[in-house]
Amino acid sequence: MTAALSPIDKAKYIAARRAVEFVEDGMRVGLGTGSTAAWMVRCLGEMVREDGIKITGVATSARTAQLAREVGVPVKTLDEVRWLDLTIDGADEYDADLNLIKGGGGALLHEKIVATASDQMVVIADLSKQVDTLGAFPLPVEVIPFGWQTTKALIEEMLSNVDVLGRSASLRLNGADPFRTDEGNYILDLHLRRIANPAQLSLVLNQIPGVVENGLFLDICDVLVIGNADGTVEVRDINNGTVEHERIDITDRENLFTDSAE
Ligand SMILES: O=C(CO)[C@H](O)[C@H](O)COP(=O)(O)O
Repeated sequence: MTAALSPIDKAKYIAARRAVEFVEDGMRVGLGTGSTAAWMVRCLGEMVREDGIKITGVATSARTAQLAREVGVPVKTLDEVRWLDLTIDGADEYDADLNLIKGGGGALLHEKIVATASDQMVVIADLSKQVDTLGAFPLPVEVIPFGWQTTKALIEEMLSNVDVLGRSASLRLNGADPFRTDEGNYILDLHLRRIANPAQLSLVLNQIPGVVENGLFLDICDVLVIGNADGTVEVRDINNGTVEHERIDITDRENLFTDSAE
């Protein structure tokens, strides 16, 4: 018996299936990190293997690079490619202006560098990530290990001067040890609950010595693709101001959507 995908995984798959329609032959594509982005990488792998399209992927994490190679998507470094046509990535939160919180998977630094080096950023998500005001999801901040407790104290002190509801920071752990990013850095998760002025917060965070980057992605996302478990999808384009509703044909992937006897 092969179990069908959970509703949330179906929604992620639907968003990924729609987002890869933005990819054209010959493109250089930034490959995001996370469970939604993993579906996108698998879909791209099918396009390479079955449709013969030629693309170059630039991965935002070691685990995405490994998956891309496994499914047949050629991977190069950003330094080899320099600039990208498109990046497709997931998000932890998005608001009505398509501003984001990212970094739940710990890849925010490479994700922000890659997205910024792209003509277009397409974000894939489901409705559970939609918020009126950013901040319910703890804001990840990448810091260097040296003096991280001093950096944490400086961040918490700074938070008393900005308009947020919560003011604590916690070191992200991997078991009993600090979680390490692909750059060997630590992540502090800021429990803010509500960020009234994300642009101001992003600026002041990045001025604190020891902070490498924060997970606020502001004015970077161009298109948001929201997948739903019933196969429908919403495509919001912030530059054109358009919102389109579509249905994805998944008849070729029925096995993902219904239990099947084996
Ligand atoms: O920012 C990220 C990784 O650093 C991810 O895009 C974000 O955490 C969403 O992940 P998922 O698709 O698994 O919900």
